[in-house]
Amino acid sequence: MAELLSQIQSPADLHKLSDAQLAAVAQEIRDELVKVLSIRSAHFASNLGVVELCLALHLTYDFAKDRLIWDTGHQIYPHKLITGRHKTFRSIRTKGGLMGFPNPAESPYDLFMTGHAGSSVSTISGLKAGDDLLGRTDRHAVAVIGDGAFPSGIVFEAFNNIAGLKQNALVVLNDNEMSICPRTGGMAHYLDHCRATGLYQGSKRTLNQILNQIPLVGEAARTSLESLRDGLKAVFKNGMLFEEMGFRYFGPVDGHDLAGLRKILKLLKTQTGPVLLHVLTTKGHGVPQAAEDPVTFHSPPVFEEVGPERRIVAMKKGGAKAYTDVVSAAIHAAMAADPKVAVLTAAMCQGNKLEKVRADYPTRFFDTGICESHAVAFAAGMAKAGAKPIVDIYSTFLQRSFDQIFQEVALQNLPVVFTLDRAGLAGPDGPTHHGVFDVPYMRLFPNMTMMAPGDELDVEPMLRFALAHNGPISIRYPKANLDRLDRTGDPAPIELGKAEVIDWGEDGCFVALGTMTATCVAAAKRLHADGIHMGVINARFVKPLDRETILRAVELLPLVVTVEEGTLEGGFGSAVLEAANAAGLDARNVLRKGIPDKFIEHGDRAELLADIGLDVDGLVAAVRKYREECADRDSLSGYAVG
Ligand SMILES: Cc1ncc(C[n+]2csc(CCOP(=O)(O)OP(=O)(O)O)c2C)c(N)n1
Ligand SMILES: CC(=O)[C@@H](O)[C@H](O)COP(=O)(O)O
Ligand SMILES: [Mg+2]
Repeated sequence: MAELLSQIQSPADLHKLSDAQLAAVAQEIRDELVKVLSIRSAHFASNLGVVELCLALHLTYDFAKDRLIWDTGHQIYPHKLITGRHKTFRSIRTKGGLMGFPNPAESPYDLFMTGHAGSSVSTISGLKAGDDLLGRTDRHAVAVIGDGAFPSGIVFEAFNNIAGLKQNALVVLNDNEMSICPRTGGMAHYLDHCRATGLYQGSKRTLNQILNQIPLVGEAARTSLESLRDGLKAVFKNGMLFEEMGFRYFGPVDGHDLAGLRKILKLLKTQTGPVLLHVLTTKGHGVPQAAEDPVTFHSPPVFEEVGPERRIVAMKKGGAKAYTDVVSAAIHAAMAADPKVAVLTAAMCQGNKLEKVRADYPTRFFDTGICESHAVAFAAGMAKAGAKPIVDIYSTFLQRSFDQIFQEVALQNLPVVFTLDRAGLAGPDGPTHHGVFDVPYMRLFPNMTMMAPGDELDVEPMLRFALAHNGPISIRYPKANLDRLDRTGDPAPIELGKAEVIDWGEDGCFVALGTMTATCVAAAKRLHADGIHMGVINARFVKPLDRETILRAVELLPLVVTVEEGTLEGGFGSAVLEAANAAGLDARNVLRKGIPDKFIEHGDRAELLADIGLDVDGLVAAVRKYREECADRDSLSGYAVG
């Protein structure tokens, strides 16, 4: 059969295809996913699982007009492939290429740029309300949400609202029994129960078996679907939880049976009021290894060899050790040493490399699910009870807990430790995942102490320090391989609000936050070769700042360059300027390097850092430029400014 996928310019083209051709398209989509993974790491198993669901939705609705939101958005690949992006698909997750998440700049079929889980039901509700207000009552609104994202508190806020408003909205629950790791909690049990009891009363038939007896088109289809609709509620006893809230629950249905899905969606399109369709899929469907091990295949390494029938013969081996590795090892060691220490993850056990902690200390390991705000309030409760909780979380996802950090933790001055992973540019995941705002949003709050390790040797002592500290405290580190600073002697011990001076230089000084220290050391070395002597300070603390050391540099040196892998707006450099101002210093010799006030695109982390001058070349160039400009100004006015 000729290749079909490449001929699909828009979802309208799907309507020209027979059932057999649509089945072939589904296979071609899976083949394309395997091809992309043979070039670079990307989200995989979730995409394999939604192929038929994606086709069925686009065959039932017209999303050029109707509204569709894929919750989180990591399962958007099949949707991209059939909405005019097949030709550019292999550029996905590269700089300048397609984004690995929905992106309205790429296509009108992507309504919101997302990557954080849980908001889809709220946004379709808002879209529906806005459309109704503006007289666009002809538009259907559909959210597709996974069972991992489903227990997020915001989903229930949206359900409550939609049911109250009696909105015509369809929520498709894609239940594949997995988050990134196996899903946890009471909702998981409830969905398992629905799965187990999804049989037509009095017989052993599933909803799909009934649907499959109904033709897809024609008068017979219409009358059968109508009678089925009337009968369904009486015969399926599932989903009472949602029914009692005001949603009509349908399912569970087989999410890989394209014909069955099309029939039920056709039926649901005629429903009024809020509807929940419970769809069962297999994460990794179509690649047996991915279906067997969806954790590894959520976002696997590059496939080096693929055999017949999409059998993955070899994958790229793991690379160098990363900060996440030493942090998780330090957490493990702290838990071994002190039975009061506990760790919390919001569904990121794998990303945070906490599997060994989970296995060895199951009673002190808490996976709250994708519920970051709950996790922080939960940690506050644990701390109040006398335990020592570590909230191990990605910087970007902690944004969801802003108010709990304020009220439950900082305001109570409770000893909660935050280990902020992926604090910096996250690379190919892009703007939704870059962890570049935590410095400003954490430093706002009184009582908060904030640290960042200058290299791998700082990590374990910092965690020990944090666990002994009597108040909220955070440690931020990026998604990066480990650095080891070239010190003369051992690292200085961690002391509250004390920076570590790596080197002094009479021409100026880099004051580096976290892993930017190694980049600054390399830049200083390069400048030294040109006779420019720049020192390097490993700041270690954002709050409290080492005023004594840093302000001495501001006072005495011709140039101080603050360097951080975080936004410049209210960031570490701003903290230095504020401190200098409070001390009455003229801080025009302070140059701030960090993330500019714009959203940074997706791409390779090193490439993105270089683009904004946060690499060795960029820092060297910044120092040279500053010195040249000062020299020019000196000759004009005799006055050097920053
Ligand atoms: C707020 C937030 N927290 C955590 C994540 C990380 N994350 C991305 S996908 C995912 C699992 C989602 O599970 P599910 O919704 O069931 O989708 P599936 O991968 O099973 O298709 C998690 C935890 C995120 N994207 N957003
Ligand atoms: C979709 C999502 O949010 C996660 O899958 C995320 O992409 C994981 O990032 P890491 O690969 O850095 O763990
Ligand atoms: Mg899932």
